[in-house]
Amino acid sequence: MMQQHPNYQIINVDSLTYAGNLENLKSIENNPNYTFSKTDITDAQAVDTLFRQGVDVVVNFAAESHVDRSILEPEVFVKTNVLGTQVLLDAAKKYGVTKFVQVSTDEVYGTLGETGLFTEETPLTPNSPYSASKAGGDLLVRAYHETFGLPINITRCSNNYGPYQFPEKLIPLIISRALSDQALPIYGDGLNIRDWLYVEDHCSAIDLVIHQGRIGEVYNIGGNNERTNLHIVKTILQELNKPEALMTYVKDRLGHDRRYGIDPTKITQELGWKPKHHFETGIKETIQWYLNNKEWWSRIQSGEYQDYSTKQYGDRLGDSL
Ligand SMILES: Cc1cn([C@H]2C[C@H](O)[C@@H](COP(=O)(O)OP(=O)(O)O[C@H]3O[C@H](C)C(=O)[C@H](O)[C@H]3O)O2)c(=O)[nH]c1=O
Repeated sequence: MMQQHPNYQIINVDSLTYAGNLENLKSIENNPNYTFSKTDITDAQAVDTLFRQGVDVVVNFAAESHVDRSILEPEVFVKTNVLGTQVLLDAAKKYGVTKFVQVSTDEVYGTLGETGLFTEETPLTPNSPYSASKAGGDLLVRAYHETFGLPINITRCSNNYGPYQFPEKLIPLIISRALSDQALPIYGDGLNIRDWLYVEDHCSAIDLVIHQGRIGEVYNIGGNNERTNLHIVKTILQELNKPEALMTYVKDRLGHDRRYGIDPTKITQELGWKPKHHFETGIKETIQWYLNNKEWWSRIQSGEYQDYSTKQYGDRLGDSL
């Protein structure tokens, strides 16, 4: 269980974070000491006002997180993920915090061939505007530790899945489109591999890093669940009893990373973390959550999402959501 700790600030700039981490962290811990702030981290004045009220630990979940959107509009990614991180770091330095945890991604390491795994020593070789902006943020966090002695940790996770994930991401996109019998966009040959991590396992790892992570260290967090995209899509179709004929191969994502895989030895050995969820049960629970919460994701799809969907899929599929 969570130890008591006063006045956490978990800062989130928008709803496009990793698979509902905020909601899950709140529900797992049910801890009134977590404060979730939706302060825009690119607004230095608003951030200053927030910190003046007293902030002890910062967990920076704030991110523009979707690779496809970063290909359409890189600028907003640099603003939030690089400049926003610098604004937060300056406030953390000015007011003093006991820890600054940067929630990052395995995508900063680039792509893997058929073998090998990302370790914390793997050089940063980001391939998309999204991952480049996350790498930029990570390097600033590291630099504030080296230069100013800011007490930091960086976590780098693999692909999250679970409740509350924004419907642009592969799993909720496929579930929601399959439910209305729409074509399911498979980029390229569908054989790209991702290492799927249930969001609660990601949150439990972050919780450990907040409390026990050695200052200045990076921790990789992975699910040991490498799957091809085709496997993911076919599993969802089987579970929903929908035909594979819905799968539609479309033009590949530009710069599409072939494979991600994380070696979580460091966090396992140093902090005793282990993922609790197996993919086979986690995906069933996730599908059930989306079946039970159609109102939540339909509301999102009816807003700005439609414009994005038309831009992203209009040419590829000849439709939008
Ligand atoms: C949306 C979509 C995706 N895909 C493929 C592309 C990828 O190979 C795979 C997963 O795509 P998604 O966009 O859900 O996730 P990634 O690009 O792997 O990145 C995600 O996991 C990392 C760790 C983060 O850091 C990102 O924030 C997070 O978005 O499915 C398709 O084939 N069709 C589609 O319509």
